[in-house]
Formats: sequence, structure tokens, C-alpha cells
Amino acid sequence: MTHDKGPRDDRWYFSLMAPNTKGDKFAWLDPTSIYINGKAYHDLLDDLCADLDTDEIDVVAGLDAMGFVLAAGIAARIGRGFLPIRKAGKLCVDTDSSTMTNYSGKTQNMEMRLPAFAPGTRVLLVDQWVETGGTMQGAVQLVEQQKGVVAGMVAVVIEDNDATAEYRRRYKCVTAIQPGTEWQRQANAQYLESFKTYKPEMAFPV
Ligand SMILES: O=P(O)(O)OC[C@H]1O[C@H](OP(=O)(O)OP(=O)(O)O)[C@H](O)[C@@H]1O
Ligand SMILES: Nc1ncnc2[nH]cnc12
Repeated sequence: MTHDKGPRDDRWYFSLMAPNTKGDKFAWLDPTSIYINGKAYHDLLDDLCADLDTDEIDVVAGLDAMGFVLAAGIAARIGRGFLPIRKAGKLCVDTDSSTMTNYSGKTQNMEMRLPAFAPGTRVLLVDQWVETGGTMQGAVQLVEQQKGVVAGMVAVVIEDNDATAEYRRRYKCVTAIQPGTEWQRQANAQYLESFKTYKPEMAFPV
């Protein structure tokens, strides 16, 4: 996809991501502070869309819950529909389900409406963050159960580990934090230098 904003290598909005203040039972950081600020949220969406090959995507699937925020934004920008992949027990129609274990060690079921698309449909999987890759695995399974094709994966970051290395080998992965960068190194270490100067006010809408 083309874009008209010139080089997009500063990714200034990463420093708006908030550190965990609640302890081990929660994710180590909160990217949702980016979404509060219009310029940050739209620059993030622009950066993600700039690296997508839209001709290869039939529908954009968002993973419950925060994946919806990015997936719907991307779907609107690239002119595709939005398919929710939900945590179990929410959809009031027939569903397929899969089981996954995420970064918290919790095992959960995920559901997708049945049927959601015709065989061969190319589905872009979008989540907010990929840590262990467990949640993405549940989504891949749901798409493949209905004979869809995973058209790629999108997230703010995909942390580096064996499972995510396999995703990078198999699928086109588009992330705002780019592999091999200092930001990626800090994300893998689950501590950002920007936490030292982070203030919630930095993300306030202006
Ligand atoms: O790669 P994994 O280890 O599976 O972790 C990634 C998942 O964890 C987070 O969601 P979470 O379920 O915490 O919350 P949400 O409902 O707020 O999206 C994140 O948005 C991914 O969906
Ligand atoms: N939102 C998030 N932030 C950081 N690590 C995560 N792991 C899973 N979700 C995460």
C-alpha cells in the first residue's frame, strides 16, 4: 500500500506506551495510551497500513478485545470488512472454537462465527500485541478450520521467541516495532527506556 507521509522511521508514538503499575497478573505494558491521542493513533495505523499488500487481503480479522481497535482502523483504511474473533461465550450465532494459552498462563477458548467466509478467503489477523504467540495460534486455527488462508499478521509488536519466529517464516508479519531495532530489543526484554520519562499527560488528546 502506498502512503504519502514520506519516511516513517521515527515511530515517535512508542514513547506514549504506558508501563504496568499493577503487577504480574497484568501485561507488562499498555499500548492503549497510543489510541487516546489522535495523531499517535493515526500515525500508528498509517505505519501498519503502509507495509500491507492490500491486494492479498479479503477481510481483516480482529482479536478480542484490543485487537479490534487496530483491525477496525485498518479495515476502514484499506476498504475491507472486519471479522471479530471473540473470546468464548460472546457470539449468539453458531461458532467454531479453538483453545489457546496466552502470556498469563491462562487457557481460554476463542470463537468465530460459523460460517464466516468461503473456503480460500484470505484473512489478515490483527492483534494489539503478540507476546508468546498463543493467542495468534488460536486465531490461525479458527481461520484454517473454515478453510481460510492466513494472509498475514499485524500487531504493534511481535516479541521474539520460537513460536513467533515460526510465524515470521510462514506469514507476512507487519509490526510497528520493527524486527532488529532497538525498540524490538527493549520489547523482548519487556522494559522500555521510555518508561523513565513516561507521563500519562503525554497521550492526552489536544
Ligand atoms: O501472545 P500472547 O501471549 O497470547 O498474548 C497476546 C494477547 O494478550 C493480549 O490480550 P489480553 O487477552 O491480555 O487482553 P485484551 O482482551 O485486553 O485484548 C494481547 O492483546 C493479545 O491478544
Ligand atoms: N498488551 C500487552 N502488552 C505487553 N505485553 C503483552 N502481552 C500480551 N499482551 C500484552
